Amino acid sequence: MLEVKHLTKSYQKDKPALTDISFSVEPGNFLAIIGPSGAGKTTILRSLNQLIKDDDGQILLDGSDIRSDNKSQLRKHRRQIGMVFQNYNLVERLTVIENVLHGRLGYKSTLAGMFGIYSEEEKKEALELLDKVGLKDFALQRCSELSGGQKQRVGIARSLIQHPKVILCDEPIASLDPASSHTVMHLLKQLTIEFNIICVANLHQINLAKKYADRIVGIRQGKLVFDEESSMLSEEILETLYDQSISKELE
Ligand SMILES: Nc1ncnc2c1ncn2[C@@H]1O[C@H](COP(=O)(O)OP(=O)(O)OP(=O)(O)O)[C@@H](O)[C@H]1O
Repeated sequence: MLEVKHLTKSYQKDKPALTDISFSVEPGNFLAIIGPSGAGKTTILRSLNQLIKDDDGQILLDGSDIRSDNKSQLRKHRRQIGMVFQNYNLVERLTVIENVLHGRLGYKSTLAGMFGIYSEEEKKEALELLDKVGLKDFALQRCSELSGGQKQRVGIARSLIQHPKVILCDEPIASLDPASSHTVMHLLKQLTIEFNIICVANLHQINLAKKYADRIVGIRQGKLVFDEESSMLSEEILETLYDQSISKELE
């Protein structure tokens, strides 16, 4: 279980980016974080992976606070937290399967990682994961030859080969067309259930958050203003969250 308790962060004195944020997510659940630009969504995601140091609060992964980690504990926790990025973060000149295998780097010595030494078991698992994201036949193709939606599916397979407890997705569909966005969101939901992991995604696409996420957290000016099952997200709440009527988004 992932529990965020009273998370607080300021980048600048007297300008809080996050104030007293608390929520929790159970394995097998897909949580979407929504809110206007600058609300603090990315700051939450970066804190969850300790890419930035927050100021106060607790981030408990199965009861253990990752904020108090020493270096080796943090390395272990980072292996348990996969990342999916808006711009995929793939090595374009390498093949699809090589990119998936990069998800194993956190388990390797620097030397084995540098020389790209992977076991037969790891290669077999990479192929199985590519099959799950519908890209088995692309395994030996260069990533530069893929579409955006296909690249994001490689990114998802790369995060899963880490054997994560949590996947953090920072605007995973922001660069995709509508059809690919649905495919990626459907996959995230399905794999979250199949692998019994926690998926937390920052999203601007409210209609897709409502359709695919189990739960939605709404952030406004660094404060949590909504935390409910996604079906509870009403037009009134959206108006409060975004300060304007966006009913068209839900049509
Ligand atoms: N490195 C930084 N230094 C100073 N202020 C920052 C930094 N990163 C973010 N902020 C500020 O913190 C607040 C929250 O930013 P954050 O990027 O978390 O919002 P967001 O909800 O992810 O926005 P968007 O949807 O536009 O990506 C904003 O006021 C932003 O200007």
